[in-house]
Amino acid sequence: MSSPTAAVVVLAAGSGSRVGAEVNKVLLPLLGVPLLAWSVRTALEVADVDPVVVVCRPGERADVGTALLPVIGEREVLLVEGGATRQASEQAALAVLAPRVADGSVDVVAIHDGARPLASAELFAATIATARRYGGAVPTLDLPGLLPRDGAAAPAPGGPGTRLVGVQTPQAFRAAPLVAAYAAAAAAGFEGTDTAAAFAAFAAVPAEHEVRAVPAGPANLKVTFAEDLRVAERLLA
Ligand SMILES: Nc1ccn([C@@H]2O[C@H](COP(=O)(O)OP(=O)(O)OP(=O)(O)O)[C@@H](O)[C@H]2O)c(=O)n1
Ligand SMILES: C[C@](O)(CO)[C@H](O)COP(=O)(O)O
Repeated sequence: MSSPTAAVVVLAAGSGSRVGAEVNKVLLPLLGVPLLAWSVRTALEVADVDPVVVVCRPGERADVGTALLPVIGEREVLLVEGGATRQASEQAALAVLAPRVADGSVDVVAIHDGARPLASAELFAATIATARRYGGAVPTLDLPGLLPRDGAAAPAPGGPGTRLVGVQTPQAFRAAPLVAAYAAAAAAGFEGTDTAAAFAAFAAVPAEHEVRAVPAGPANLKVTFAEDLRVAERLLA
């Protein structure tokens, strides 16, 4: 039997409302290439990634398929319809991957925001390798300075000197415990902020899976507001 591969899930079934465009932000052009296509193309460059699962809104299947045409090559890219929440969209992708996880052909799953076009191939590879070795991997970015909550005078909990990090994607985990954790999370009606939150809350034997931070940079931004599109274009240029 050939070595197991890593599956990458790229989430694109959100609405992108904060960007304020007429269409889902993942379909907007970045230097002439649809935003979503940048990270799908990068994931397809990573050595043992197969397949890539792109999660789209039910009404956008055709548009997403068209957006991805220029980057699709020999490796398998599956289109899956997502749900009303990020958690539900992740669940839909994991349900499609479950048979390959059960038969051992996929051993790691990395879940990425399609709204992060600048994630590098090195970051995908590092999170996948870390998950395979330790159990899980989350890209983090050091946030220097004091970060008071909106409108508050006092600094963040922990006070001066506390090391705060921002959490990014791709977040990668061993596939079997991830699939099991998401089934348990769905049964409990859990809605998490990110994959690591669901894994931490629902992994059957958390002590067997160490989730490690992988240092990442500010370039791996998430396009959330309209200004982020211009920043991403400057970085890509
Ligand atoms: N039901 C959902 C919600 C979000 N996402 C994806 O999760 C990522 C992060 O979501 P975010 O950008 O925070 O949410 P959006 O719904 O896309 O944007 P907004 O909150 O501004 O409406 C995005 O790539 C988005 O497409 C998804 O696949 N399914
Ligand atoms: C997982 C995540 O990328 C963490 O940064 C998440 O999608 C963040 O979304 P937010 O709700 O816009 O903070």
